[in-house]
Amino acid sequence: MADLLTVSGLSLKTADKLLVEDLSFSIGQGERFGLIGESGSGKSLTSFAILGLLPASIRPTGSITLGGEQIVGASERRLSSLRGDAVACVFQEPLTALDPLMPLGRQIAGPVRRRLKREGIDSSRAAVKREVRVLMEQVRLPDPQRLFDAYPHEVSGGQRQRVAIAMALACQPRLLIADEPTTALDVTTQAEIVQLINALVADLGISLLFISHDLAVVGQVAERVMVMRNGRPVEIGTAQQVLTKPHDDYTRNLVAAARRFDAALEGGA
Ligand SMILES: Nc1ncnc2c1ncn2[C@@H]1O[C@H](COP(=O)(O)OP(=O)(O)OP(=O)(O)O)[C@@H](O)[C@H]1O
Repeated sequence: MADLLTVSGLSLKTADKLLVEDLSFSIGQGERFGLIGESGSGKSLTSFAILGLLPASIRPTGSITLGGEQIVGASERRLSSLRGDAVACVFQEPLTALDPLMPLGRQIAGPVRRRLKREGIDSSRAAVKREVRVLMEQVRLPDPQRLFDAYPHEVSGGQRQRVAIAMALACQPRLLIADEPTTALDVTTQAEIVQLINALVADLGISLLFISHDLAVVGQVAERVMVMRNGRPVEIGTAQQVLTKPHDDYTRNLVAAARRFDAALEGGA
């Protein structure tokens, strides 16, 4: 499997603090990769670095290549273009990605129109609307006719996340980054969104970087995983190996805590 993303010796620093240290991993074409770690371990900063969206106060060193193109040190113009066609992101809280005052269909239409224009394809209103309807069906939004004109507050949290996924897919990215995409959702909706992301990534043949503190969720999605702690890599391997036979003490503790949590839930049910 050829690598789409290669992160090599990545460190992220502020003027006085090392936040992420010497991170290396790669994601193959069509591969689903999981980044696991407790709150504050550096998962989101790593995804911001890949998206070229780090705050100015944080300086990256090392290398991140996406489809062979270097991201560390790239111009804002180039980064913005990569975000338009190579990589897209879905975040924990879909409301942050959505404009509360704009109907959902028009929000998905924005990135669709940009892609059609970029590719020199018919970007008339009718063509854009057709593509939006296809995306709404792809992310299995019910009743697309009604939802096209609905505002974010008029639909459920799961439906909002489906809209955010549709917007991310609208630019036909080669890499989808999903940063805690299910954390704000109830358990049933979580399972539906995980299933949807798995199906879309497989159908479209794109690569996935799935970020979560929830081992059970990562286990349902990722083929390979990396565990982070305090900004450093702890363990990397197949999901099966890391989540069932971890080598590192820290991962072992994480897995044991997740099992105790599951057992407590089952006992309390
Ligand atoms: N703009 C910033 N300036 C300085 N430090 C920051 C900044 N953003 C994040 N940090 C610090 O960097 C570390 C890693 O943060 P990050 O958000 O990547 O963690 P995370 O693993 O994604 O956690 P969570 O799951 O809670 O989002 C934390 O200690 C955080 O306080």
